[in-house]
Amino acid sequence: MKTAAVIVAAGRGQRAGGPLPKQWRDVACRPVAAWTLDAFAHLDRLVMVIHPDDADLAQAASHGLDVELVPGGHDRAASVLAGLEALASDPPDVVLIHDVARPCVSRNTIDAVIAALNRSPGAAPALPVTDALWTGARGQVTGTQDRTGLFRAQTPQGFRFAQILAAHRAHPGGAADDVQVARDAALDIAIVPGDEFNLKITGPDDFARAAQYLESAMDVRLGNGYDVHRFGPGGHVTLCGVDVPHSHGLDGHSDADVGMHALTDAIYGALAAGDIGRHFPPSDPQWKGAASHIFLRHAADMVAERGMKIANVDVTLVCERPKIGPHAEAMIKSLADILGIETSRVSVKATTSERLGFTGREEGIAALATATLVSQ
Ligand SMILES: Nc1ccn([C@@H]2O[C@H](COP(=O)(O)OP(=O)(O)OP(=O)(O)O)[C@@H](O)[C@H]2O)c(=O)n1
Ligand SMILES: C[C@](O)(CO)[C@H](O)COP(=O)(O)O
Repeated sequence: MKTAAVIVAAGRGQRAGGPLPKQWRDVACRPVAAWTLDAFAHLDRLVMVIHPDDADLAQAASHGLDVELVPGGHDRAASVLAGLEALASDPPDVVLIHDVARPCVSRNTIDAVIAALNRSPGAAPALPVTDALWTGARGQVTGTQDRTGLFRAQTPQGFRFAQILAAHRAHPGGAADDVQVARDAALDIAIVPGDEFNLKITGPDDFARAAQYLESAMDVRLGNGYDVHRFGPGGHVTLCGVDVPHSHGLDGHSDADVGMHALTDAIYGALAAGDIGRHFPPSDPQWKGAASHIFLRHAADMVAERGMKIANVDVTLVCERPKIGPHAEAMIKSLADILGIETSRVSVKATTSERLGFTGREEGIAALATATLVSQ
């Protein structure tokens, strides 16, 4: 079954206020839209419908995901139709239509909607109304309302693609949501369990509620690494990808880049994925003299495969000589390039061991590293 999501993000977020439309503002350190897009990244196609003025903001929020940006319309329904039309030339089997302003939507909710489409032309999450319902006017209760059979509607609202496209094309307008459009076309809609946390950021206070949930659900991992290589014959040492002239070289099976090895192990450690020796056994002749960026890149690729990203790394080199300071900036750039992150997230520093121990006697160089990973 080919799946697609239409994320409607062309609204102006007037009720939320603030300097930018709510979908481009940060919640838990990232744009609202980035969280929403990540939730749907496992579907085959992603369309995000935006206001034409917001192309740069939308591009940034897409953070490298394969997202088709489509200009929206004057109201939500027009934006949904624009998104559906963008899919029509290569139609998916099913489409999930979702408000960008619901960044806390869970994988369970998304998958439950998709599963329900095997037995129903439409499906959407909703929560039964549990509080008493009143009518009111001028600050006074004017009556009570029977809540039996009432639900609070959420998104994503999912449909078989051809049917919802036809329903939207034929609709005269004024629908509250896509379920109403589908019901007006006589399509049955199954209710799947909604989620209290799948709130729509509507007013200013909703940012704090969404942030609290997203931060509590975030997976943060820390790893550390340590490595030592002894000095041997040679005229330079390779440290964090930079060749530094020296009176000796470093001995090792690969290029003996002690800093990069410690960092690679820190990343594997954060992933609970063993160490360099497990992934690149020294007994295997193909890694003899290998450039260590191969190891570090492998660890970085594993981070992405696990749906995580590198928040920061910190490397400390322990040696009396060579002096690291003049080369630190080049080392930071080299590591940032290999890891595919900004240089502001990479630290390389050095210390001596006050002439104590093996590093103090200049028998070799030691390195320690820390890496922090966060779920995307
Ligand atoms: N012309 C429009 C209007 C709304 N939307 C989207 O439809 C959803 C509806 O949620 P809502 O809270 O009403 O968003 P806004 O219209 O942005 O908010 P407001 O009414 O406060 O301006 C949002 O994802 C919004 O971006 C859209 O794509 N195109
Ligand atoms: C579609 C919706 O999210 C269902 O709850 C909602 O109706 C859209 O937001 P609005 O505030 O009603 O425009």
